[in-house]
Amino acid sequence: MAVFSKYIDLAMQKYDENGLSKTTISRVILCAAICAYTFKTTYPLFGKQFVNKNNVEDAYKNNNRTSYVELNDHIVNTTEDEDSKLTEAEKLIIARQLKKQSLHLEPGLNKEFVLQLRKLIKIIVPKVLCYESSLLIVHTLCLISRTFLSIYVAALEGAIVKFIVRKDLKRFVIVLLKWFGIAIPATFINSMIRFLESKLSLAFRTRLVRHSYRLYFKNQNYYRVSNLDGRIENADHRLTEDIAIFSTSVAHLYSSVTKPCFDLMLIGFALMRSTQKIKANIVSGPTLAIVVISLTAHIIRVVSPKFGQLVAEEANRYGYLRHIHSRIITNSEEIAFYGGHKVELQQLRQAYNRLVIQMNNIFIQKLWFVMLEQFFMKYVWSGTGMIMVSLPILMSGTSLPKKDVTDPIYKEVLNSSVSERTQYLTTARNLLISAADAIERLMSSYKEIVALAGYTYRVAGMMQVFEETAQGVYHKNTIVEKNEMNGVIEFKDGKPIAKGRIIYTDTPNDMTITLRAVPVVTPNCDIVVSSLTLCIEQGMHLLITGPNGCGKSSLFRILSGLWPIYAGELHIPRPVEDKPCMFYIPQRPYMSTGSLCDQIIYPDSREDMLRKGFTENQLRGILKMVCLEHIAQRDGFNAVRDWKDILSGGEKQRMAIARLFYHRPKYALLDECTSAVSIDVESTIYEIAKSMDITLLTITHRPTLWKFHTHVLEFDGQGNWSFRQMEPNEQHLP
Ligand SMILES: Nc1ncnc2c1ncn2[C@@H]1O[C@H](COP(=O)(O)OP(=O)(O)OP(=O)(O)O)[C@@H](O)[C@H]1O
Repeated sequence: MAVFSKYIDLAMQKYDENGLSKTTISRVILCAAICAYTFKTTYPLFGKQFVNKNNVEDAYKNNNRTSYVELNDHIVNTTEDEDSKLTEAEKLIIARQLKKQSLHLEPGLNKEFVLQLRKLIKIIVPKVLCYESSLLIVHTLCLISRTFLSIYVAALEGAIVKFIVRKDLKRFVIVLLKWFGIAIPATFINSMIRFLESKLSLAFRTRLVRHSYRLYFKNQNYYRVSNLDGRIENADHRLTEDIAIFSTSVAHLYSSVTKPCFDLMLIGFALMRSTQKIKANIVSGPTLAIVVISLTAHIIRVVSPKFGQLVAEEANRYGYLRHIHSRIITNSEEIAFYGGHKVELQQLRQAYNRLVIQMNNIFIQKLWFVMLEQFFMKYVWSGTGMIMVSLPILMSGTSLPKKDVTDPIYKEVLNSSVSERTQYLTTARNLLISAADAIERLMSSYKEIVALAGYTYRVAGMMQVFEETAQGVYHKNTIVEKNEMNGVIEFKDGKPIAKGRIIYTDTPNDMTITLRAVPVVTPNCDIVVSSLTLCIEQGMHLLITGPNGCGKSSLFRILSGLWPIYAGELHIPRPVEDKPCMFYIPQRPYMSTGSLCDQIIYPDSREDMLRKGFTENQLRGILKMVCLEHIAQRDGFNAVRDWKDILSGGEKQRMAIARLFYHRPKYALLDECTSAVSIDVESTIYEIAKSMDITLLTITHRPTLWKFHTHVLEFDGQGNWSFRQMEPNEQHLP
């Protein structure tokens, strides 16, 4: 270390001899370090933007998947860090985003934003006279009062200075007391403004949440949005975070736009009055202010980054990160068994890194923007303010003729004139500070409006998707019009049209289910079976078999109305409240939150159960049928447990069968729902179900179940099928 400092001293001496001082060298080093750091922080952004922009444009031009994949490969190659390499899933998301961008669906301050915001405002303030509008009125009154108070306080401060200059103690004390007195209502109004803003935000949020929950649960939308439509990645994030941020942002914007407007209006009048008082020109100051402010505002608007798009993308990435977290929580056991923590950790890291990249991007864009903004607001405007305040004094016509300063009358007039000018200067300065603050808030509101455009796009977009999916209108990017459709599906504007019809039969005695030339088509428009025709009557126990992926479960999805029907007709009995016609039981049964009783009666509520006249004893009888009475003895009917984890796989399946016995539908759609149940219990269950007059539609690979059925529907996995009555020897297979 000592050797090193010796070398430095020697070098310094040499430089000193050449006329370069230590201070100059330190300055040069410091400047170089700052430049290097700035370059390091900003270069990757510009470099990346340049690469992305060029490649994205190419990808748009070619408009094919390979170019998107190549683009993503390029991004992967340019990123050195192992963690920030994009996974296949993320590539798919980027490709979708690119496609969305090419459809001009970017958020921004445009007509689309105004229309979307108008639609959302109609939801959050539904009537002229409602809770939200009354909150708005009180809030507005508070904002106006706050402005009057600010002007009054500015005037008082002017008067205080005036009496100090005049050395008038008595008046000074009176005005000071007034000043303290006004502090109480002023602070209360300030606190009230914040309180009302929070109340408004919560009220808006509640309206939006209620509206979107209603839509989300309309016509099985919660299923359709994630399975049949590809526009919303994480509906949960939009329903929670985005709605909350949107509501807060709207409520905050209301006060941050209206208050500065009132401030500017009233402060303008007050300034004019005080300028008039000293008989100065009232036009020059405001004209100068208007010119400077309009010019700077225009520059700020032109150079402002697209914060709307940036925050929308940030919310997207945040949503994806949360989605991965919730997936890990849901499948923790499976991941732990597989030892899949490495893969999951990597995916989490990648999702987080993408979020960090986006946030850094926003920070860097803000760095330059805030710098420019501060320069205009703190320096350009302050300078203009100084000129504005001094102009009336410098150019006023009240200057006194030069006389003998020992003349007492002249001295008094001179003193009074100086104190008046000081009062004007203090009041005007305070008012100008308030006005500058108001304009600064108005300018920052612009940023907030642009960010609001991003959230409006996400919330309004979500509502639109919910409305469309409820009506059966889906958009999935992976769907392409294929030649091999053979006229099974008709396309319009690149989207498949669900031309099939569901006809509900109202005749009480006719419980037949009929499919006439109905194709089985996946949400990706892959045709699994081109045309299916069959008629299922009550008492006709149907066994459905075939290889994996041949369309067995898809048939149930069509019968339950989850998948659209692209052609043909489906006749089913109209569902009646309290008496379901069809009841579906999947292989992995769903356990709801609640007590044991809630599990058995799901999806009924306790009230429904009581209305139907069910007692705990009857529920115990049902549990006995499925050999689960020990659960009732162990936990009772009312203890709330995490049933998903407490029950074993076979117990969960038996619990699902208990639901079937509770609801006693006409038809049971059993999708390998007893695969984990022992064969003897399974046989008992099937016998009980038949004795309850429930018609069974069973998907199974177990030969032991054949004997409980009368008909068989067999798929061959190539799109062909056969429907026939079972031979007696088939029914008696071991
Ligand atoms: N949500 C979906 N989106 C796109 N394709 C799907 C979807 N669900 C199923 N498919 C596809 O539809 C085809 C039929 O699936 P289905 O679930 O009906 O098979 P399955 O006959 O019940 O098979 P398994 O015996 O394995 O349960 C499969 O090729 C599957 O990949």
